[in-house]
Amino acid sequence: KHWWTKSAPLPGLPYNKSPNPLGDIIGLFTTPPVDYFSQHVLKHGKISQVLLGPLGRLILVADAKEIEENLLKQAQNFDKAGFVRAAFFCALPEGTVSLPTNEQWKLHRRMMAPSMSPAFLATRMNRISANVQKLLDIWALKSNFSLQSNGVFECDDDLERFSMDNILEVLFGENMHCLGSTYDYLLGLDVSASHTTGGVFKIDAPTPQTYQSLRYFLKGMGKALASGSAQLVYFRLNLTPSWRSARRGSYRFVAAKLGEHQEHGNAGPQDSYLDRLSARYPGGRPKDVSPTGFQDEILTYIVGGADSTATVICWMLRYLTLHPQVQIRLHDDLSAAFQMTDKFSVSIEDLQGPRFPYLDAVIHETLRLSNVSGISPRDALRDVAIAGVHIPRGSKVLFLTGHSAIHDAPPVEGKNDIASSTFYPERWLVKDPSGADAFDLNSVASWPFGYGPRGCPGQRLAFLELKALLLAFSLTFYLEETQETKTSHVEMSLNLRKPSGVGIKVRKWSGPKLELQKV
Ligand code: HEM
Repeated sequence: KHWWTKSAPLPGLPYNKSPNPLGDIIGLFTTPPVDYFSQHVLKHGKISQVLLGPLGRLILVADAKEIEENLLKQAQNFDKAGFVRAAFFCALPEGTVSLPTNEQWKLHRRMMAPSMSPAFLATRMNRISANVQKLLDIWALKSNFSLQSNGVFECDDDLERFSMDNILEVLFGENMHCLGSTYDYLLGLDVSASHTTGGVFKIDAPTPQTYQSLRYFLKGMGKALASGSAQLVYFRLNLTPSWRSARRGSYRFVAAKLGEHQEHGNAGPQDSYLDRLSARYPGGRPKDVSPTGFQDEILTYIVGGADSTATVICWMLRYLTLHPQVQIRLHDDLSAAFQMTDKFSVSIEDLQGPRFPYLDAVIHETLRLSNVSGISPRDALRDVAIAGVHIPRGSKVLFLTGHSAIHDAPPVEGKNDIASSTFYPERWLVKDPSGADAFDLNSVASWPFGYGPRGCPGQRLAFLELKALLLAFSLTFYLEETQETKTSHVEMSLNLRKPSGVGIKVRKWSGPKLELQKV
């Protein structure tokens, strides 16, 4: 079909009527896409279309029933959208995100599954706990060093380093010392010098060269994804020595890790995903996966696991700052259920069981409202009907999981004043037979990790990181609101919806009596 037939509005679906031949493109340049689409749905209803001039049209679906039906039950009618796969293809051609839903993709997903099994992740919990402890130690130091900024310090970088260290622990059984190098740097910091920018304590702690390469590599992919024209972005990136060097550095790092592992085999220093794989397959990987496919997949997990988790934690800290009563209840509940020690350690059984209902509620409410990655983009592989509307084969369909979870949450019983868009963790709680609060996952239809076969394979690890951190954090610190921590501006960072410039101010809880005390 010609581009003008693909760009013409589809009969039966509402859209913005604009004399501008670029249609909604202008709006998408000025507003984060996920928010632009939300406004569109509020104006035109749960199934509508966005016109992008010569770039075609996007069908928006924000109806919970249709999302479930099409992403899961009718998943065979769709594939992961070509424009998303293209954004990763030029960098990681054989990684899961770039592959269509074919036999190779299935093989890759099966190969990576042991990295997320509960039995394996249980062995990683001591390392994740140690990273949580290191992060809290860093924040205690920063709090003490940030007197000039009234105790407010930047935490974005620390969170990126935290999630990077965790994913490396899982894959390789050791981390890159990202948090460790921040901690060491802080210990040697000249505190008499000023480290305040815009009223916030900020430092630029050195990191290993490989970490910088991985971040630059990731940034390039984010640019390609946001651009709508991945090939053009990669053409330009490939001309720059910094991108080429970042890509080379990232690949070398992974190749070196795989090489080291092959040399040591199972006699390596730690239990890791690579060890599990070696135990399962002679040669360390399934024979139908090529060496480059294996490398791409490992890098895909590093890329997928780093910023997504860090961004959700940024939102979590923001919501807690704005809702002191949630912090107080969380601290109270957790103090009664868990003993915090100087060396934090928590097991997977503790985190996955029903022991901390309010903690689960806060995490699910954060994931629901933050809408970090609330779109599942698909291409229709055949003619389909969505809510009775004919959608032709080849259409780009965006399932707006985030919008639906925010706007269609059921009313909270006995609390008519609580809007669906309000941060209210209690909406996830029900009474158990003894009358105590229990967490109920079915309280709200929310799919922060996407849905169906192309949903996120890393969600189990993400939950463990979020829960472990929130548990230790809430027992240690209280977040205080100040002028500098009030910012409510949202930015798109690597295509994730993120609160911009998160500064935090922490105070230490003195004990179960909930008195606050300076660190
Ligand atoms: C809180 C953190 C995270 C969030 C909110 C998140 C969210 C998502 C979403 C929404 C998708 C797309 C789903 C769809 O299209 O239906 C996705 C895909 C993916 N995620 Fe995550 N994710 C997180 C953490 C992780 C982690 C820790 C890893 C790796 C260890 C990971 C690896 C991936 C990969 C490889 C894909 C592509 C799957 C495919 O195309 O088959 N993610 N994630």
